[in-house]
Amino acid sequence: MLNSLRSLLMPDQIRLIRSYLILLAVSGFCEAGTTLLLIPVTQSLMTHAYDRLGSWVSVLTIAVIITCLLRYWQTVRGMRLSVVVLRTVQSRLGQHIVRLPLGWFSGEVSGQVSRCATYGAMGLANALSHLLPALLSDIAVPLLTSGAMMLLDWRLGMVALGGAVGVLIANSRISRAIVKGEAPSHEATVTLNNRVIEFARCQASLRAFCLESATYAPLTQALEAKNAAGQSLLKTTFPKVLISGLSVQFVFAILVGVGLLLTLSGGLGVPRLMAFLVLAARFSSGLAMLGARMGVLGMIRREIERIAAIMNEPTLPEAPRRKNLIAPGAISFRSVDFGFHHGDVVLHDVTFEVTPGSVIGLIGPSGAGKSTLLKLMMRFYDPVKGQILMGGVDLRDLPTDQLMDQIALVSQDVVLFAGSIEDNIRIGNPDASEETWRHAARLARVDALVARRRHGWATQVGEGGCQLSGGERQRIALARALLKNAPILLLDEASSALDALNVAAFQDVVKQLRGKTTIIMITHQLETVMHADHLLTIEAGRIVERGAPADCLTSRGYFDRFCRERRQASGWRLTA
Ligand SMILES: Nc1ncnc2c1ncn2[C@@H]1O[C@H](COP(=O)(O)OP(=O)(O)OP(=O)(O)O)[C@@H](O)[C@H]1O
Repeated sequence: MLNSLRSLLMPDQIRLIRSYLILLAVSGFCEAGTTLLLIPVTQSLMTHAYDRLGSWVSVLTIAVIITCLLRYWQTVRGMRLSVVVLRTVQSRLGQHIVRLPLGWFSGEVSGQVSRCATYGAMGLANALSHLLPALLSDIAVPLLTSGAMMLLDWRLGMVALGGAVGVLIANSRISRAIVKGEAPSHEATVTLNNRVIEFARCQASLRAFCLESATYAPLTQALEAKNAAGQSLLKTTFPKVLISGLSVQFVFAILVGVGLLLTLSGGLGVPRLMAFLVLAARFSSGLAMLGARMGVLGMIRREIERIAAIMNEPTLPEAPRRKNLIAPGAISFRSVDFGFHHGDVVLHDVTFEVTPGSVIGLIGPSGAGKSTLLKLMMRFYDPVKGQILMGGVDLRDLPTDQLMDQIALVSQDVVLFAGSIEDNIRIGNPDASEETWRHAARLARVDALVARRRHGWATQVGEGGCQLSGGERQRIALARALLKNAPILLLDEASSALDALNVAAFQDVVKQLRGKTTIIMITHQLETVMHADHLLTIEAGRIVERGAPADCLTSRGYFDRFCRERRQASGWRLTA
């Protein structure tokens, strides 16, 4: 367990845990030792040795006070440690997740991550503050009581020790079986978490198709699978827990039987038998608790291993130092191949050069690989083959923060954060003056939408921007990107939800930035494409056309078809 913890915590926290464990052991043994003092007290009472009784009661009182103080100290340390550990595990998990390649997120990981960050991390924190103190006390009690029995009569001590070893071996097997049996239940819980997240996220689509929680099959199936896994876990664990409990009772019965036999045969006096019975009761209750807690500890260990497995996922290699960019705003793709999964190829041998300040239109049919190309520019993934350079430096040699300084993005799925319109724009550059961010907002025509709102710039956008229309969200995202004022602006269908007036404003922005900012824009709008200096047409992951829009028209390829289809659709006339 400590080994798995090492990958989650800082070295000084591991040292704190070690010293805490020593404190727990001392406290546990003190507590168990205090119980043992009941023997001389009982014996003094039984033999009417009242002079010794007073001394033993005094010793017992001091031991109780020391135990209480140790318990208090250990509780305070345990609570502090658990808070620190919880915070550390959650923040390290967060820091690690943001450095993982985006490909990792294409699996169903949200349920697993949320379970690890909440249930798993809380389980670990609770184990430190509650489980471990109880566990160490449960270890100390059978050990010390069997030792004391040994002092009373070696035969009783041997029976107790033998019984304890037998029960512990049985319990460790039971605990391993329970942990193994818990795996399907864990999988079912993660799947259910994923389905619940999906159900909450996709409410609009589900309602449009009249799918409520009762009729949404993936959710009901996940619920049924979770119930079945829970019941199966109960069925397999219940007999084991029963056997564990019965085995302790069996040892207790044998101890009592041997004690009585020894007394009847004259080998053990009645005062000693009374003391022994007190010890045997404490011994078996400690043993029973130890068995139960071993199972819980096994589960916590599995949770720690699950968190450690995420922490051990390899991150994209990160360059250590910022580099001097040879040509800020320039982009080069050199013979780039890329696929999301081993063996599939989404982009083939992609080669092109973008000069700083130029406007590039990226066109092609749906699924051709246009957005993937932008994702590679932002190094969400590394190419399988070839090289991508930004500002003349290989992306793999640029630290993430320097790369992100170079790029502003307006994606097709605009993400706004719960907060005001102003907050969402200022994310682009929190240090920008009021004049600067308002200027960016004006360029993106956010001022027009703000003028219609009662709370103006302070209007709340809601979670994910749900209180705004798609076009309004796009205008805020554009303002945010303009405020960033990065050398490269990536526009992934950034004007798809805009009306004609706002598309014209969007095109004005492109015109104003030409020559100052490199713009790579994916668009299906003919009017917007025509503002590009240079087009790259992608079909099935290959660049099949390149050149100025007017030149591409004459090649009678995809762009020609694209223009004719758009003209037919809108009656728009184009003269080349
Ligand atoms: N995360 C992913 N995992 C696996 N395959 C993916 C992933 N994202 C995209 N793809 C696949 O890669 C291919 C290219 O997708 P991409 O999003 O780049 O297309 P696109 O040209 O931008 O399409 P559109 O115009 O419809 O947005 C598609 O076949 C798509 O199914």
